[in-house]
Amino acid sequence: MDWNKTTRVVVIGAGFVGSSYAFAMLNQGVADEIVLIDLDRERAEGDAMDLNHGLPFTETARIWQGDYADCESADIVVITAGANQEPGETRMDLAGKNAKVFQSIVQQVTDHNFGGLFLVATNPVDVLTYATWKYSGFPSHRVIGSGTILDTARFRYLLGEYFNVDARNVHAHIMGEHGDTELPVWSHADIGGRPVRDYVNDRENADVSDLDDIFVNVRDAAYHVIQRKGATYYGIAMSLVRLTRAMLRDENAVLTISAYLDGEYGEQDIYTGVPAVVNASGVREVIELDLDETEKEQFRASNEVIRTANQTIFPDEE
Ligand SMILES: NC(=O)C1=CN([C@@H]2O[C@H](COP(=O)(O)OP(=O)(O)OC[C@H]3O[C@@H](n4cnc5c(N)ncnc54)[C@H](O)[C@@H]3O)[C@@H](O)[C@H]2O)C=CC1
Ligand SMILES: CC(=O)C(=O)O
Repeated sequence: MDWNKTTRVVVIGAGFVGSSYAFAMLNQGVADEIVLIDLDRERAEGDAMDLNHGLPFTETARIWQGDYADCESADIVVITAGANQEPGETRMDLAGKNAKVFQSIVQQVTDHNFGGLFLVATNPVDVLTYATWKYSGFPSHRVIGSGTILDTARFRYLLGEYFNVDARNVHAHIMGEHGDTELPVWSHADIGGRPVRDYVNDRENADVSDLDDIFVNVRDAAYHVIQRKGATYYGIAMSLVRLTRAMLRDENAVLTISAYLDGEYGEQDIYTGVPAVVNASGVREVIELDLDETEKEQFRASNEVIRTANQTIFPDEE
């Protein structure tokens, strides 16, 4: 790792998510250079101008509206391009149209000798991360999806609110599809080392039945936000910045992301939400939690939904 190297992140898709991510990244001083690419060049140019105007108040950085040639010396290419959900639409409903967008984007990135990591956020994220891996021909550790990092953050936030504990001290994961079939891993959820299922019984004003409501609120959070303001973007932007920092600073951070499984959890040939160690090489390793029987079945069922969607895009694959 060369700590003196200039770090560059290329963001493809400067819509709600891409521009919020660039803004959050700039404010946290995470990358030296941020390049914005969008079909709507004017929009990306306007965003770059707007963000540059804030530079006197933050860490030194360079930000510009660029093109695919800028990917050649990038450390990370983050893809946030494509359609988002209309109210009532599921993430999986976006698979067909966003896969077409990805085929063209990934081709243009690889045509420019990109040697870094792909980070995918566009929905359905597990399916499009798989598509990025397929289209790029990269080793799977260099292709990562945001997966359930945002759902896991929502889970920790809501548990923290419920128990009146700082969300950063709540350790819990949402696994599987970033979508309607995701699952809460209650068997490994703890607060200060105390299992949440026991902690809830320790407290007078808490009830174990509330835990189900908390999970349902996590699972349906995107629908609740989209119904109110049309799209979600700040939470995912901050999640992507956390992942970007783990990669650029070679942190070996444990984050819940969409990673490729090649035998882990008994699964093959799939990108799905799992805890993993993330560093400058991408996914260093997938962490295999000892799931209980219910969780195992929920994870298997969730992965079947992802696999079915993958097969609609790559019908010749097993
Ligand atoms: N993984 C996650 O947790 C989350 C994922 N998302 C997903 O992120 C994606 C983007 O959402 P928004 O930013 O709200 O949408 P948006 O419509 O605001 O932005 C999408 C941008 O992509 C650009 N674009 C489309 N095709 C392109 C191409 N071929 N090349 C370059 N740019 C292209 C559009 O011009 C537009 O600026 C959606 O799929 C959404 O569902 C959103 C929130 C959370
Ligand atoms: C839109 C989306 O995927 C989310 O907010 O979770």
